[in-house]
Amino acid sequence: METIQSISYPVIFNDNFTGLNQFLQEGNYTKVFFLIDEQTEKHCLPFLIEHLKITDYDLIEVTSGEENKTIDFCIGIWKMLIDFGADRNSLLINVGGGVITDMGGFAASTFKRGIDFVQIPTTLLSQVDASVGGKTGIDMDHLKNIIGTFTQPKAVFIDTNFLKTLPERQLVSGFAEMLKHGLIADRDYFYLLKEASPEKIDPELIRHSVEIKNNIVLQDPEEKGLRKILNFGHTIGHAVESFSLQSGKNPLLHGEAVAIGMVCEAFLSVQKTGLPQDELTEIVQTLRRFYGKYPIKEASIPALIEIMKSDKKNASARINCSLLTQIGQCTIDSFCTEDELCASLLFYLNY
Ligand SMILES: NC(=O)c1ccc[n+]([C@@H]2O[C@H](COP(=O)([O-])OP(=O)(O)OC[C@H]3O[C@@H](n4cnc5c(N)ncnc54)[C@H](O)[C@@H]3O)[C@@H](O)[C@H]2O)c1
Ligand SMILES: O=C(O)C(=O)C[C@@H](O)[C@H](O)[C@H](O)COP(=O)(O)O
Ligand SMILES: [Zn+2]
Repeated sequence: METIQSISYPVIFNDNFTGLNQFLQEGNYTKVFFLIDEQTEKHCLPFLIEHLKITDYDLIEVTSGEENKTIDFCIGIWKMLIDFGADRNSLLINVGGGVITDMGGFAASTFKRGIDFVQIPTTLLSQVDASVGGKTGIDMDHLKNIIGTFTQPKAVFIDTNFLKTLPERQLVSGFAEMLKHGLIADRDYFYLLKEASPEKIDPELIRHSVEIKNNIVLQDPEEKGLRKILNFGHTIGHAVESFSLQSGKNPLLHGEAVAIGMVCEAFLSVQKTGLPQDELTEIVQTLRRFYGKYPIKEASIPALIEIMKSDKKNASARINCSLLTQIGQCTIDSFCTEDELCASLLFYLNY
């Protein structure tokens, strides 16, 4: 498969890590570090090392899970980099899902005012979305990505072989961001994905999602306008995800929460940006088929709206959503009242 060129770096697909070896050879880095978690150490690192030409590197391991995408784990990464003698010409290679690529990207972008990093995404979600585009970050007080930077990686290496060991629930979660890509930018792609199965994703579809995301990021790398469409489903989705993280037990995965957010925000799209009613029905039926119905308690709605007040797209204390005008087209900066947001959550509960 061909390489996709992003702002300043290549996204390389299924090349048996030829590109990575070349990158490492040409990069002349003083030290190379791999950031992994216990899952990617077990499932991904052996395969990667098998293909690697360098033998001189250090491993930095963190515990997997969204609850660990925090400043404490970041401090752990920075301390390890210091202990291992990382200088400004060191490279951090993030091997994992979106938690690793977001947190590793953030740790690298701030260490000694910034060292180079590359992304090796190993979940469906991180391959189609998190590894591309340069949003790095961590959560604080369960608020999603509330601390972070826009820093582009030096390269992204996608190997779809990694998905063979990924649990089904994680595949379905990542699939939500692919459906989002169809809903915001490519109608035909949405209809194609409707008939696809997340457990058996064709690598060409992964590539197409990266293309969609990359085209948007290229036009607006730092989310001044257009890039906000990639946030469809996230104003409400992030609130639901944060709330479920706070509750502690069996929290929602990011894609699962975004799927809930997309149902609610599609409802708002009918009210506010002219999404046809029959398209709402189509979206809700599709998302219900893949994600079922999560039991949000009506009593939690005020707390969810409180969390939405911290959304990064908000302006002058108004809650901002990116909404659809039709399947395949999205607009930005639709400010929603608390009553509208409440109605959309009630729609989710009662549909
Ligand atoms: N920066 C962005 O643009 C962006 C975009 C979308 C999502 N995100 C962020 O990404 C995160 C979610 O990422 P995720 O869905 O990848 O979850 P994740 O990073 O938590 O990974 C899911 C689980 O799969 C394990 N895992 C990873 N690769 C594996 C493999 N090949 N085989 C078996 N297990 C494997 C991980 O250890 C983890 O337990 C969220 O924090 C979200 O906010 C960021
Ligand atoms: O890349 C983007 O831009 C996105 O919005 C992609 C989202 O899927 C992703 O979850 C992102 O991390 C959300 O960004 P945030 O700025 O709302 O934290
Ligand atoms: Zn997302």
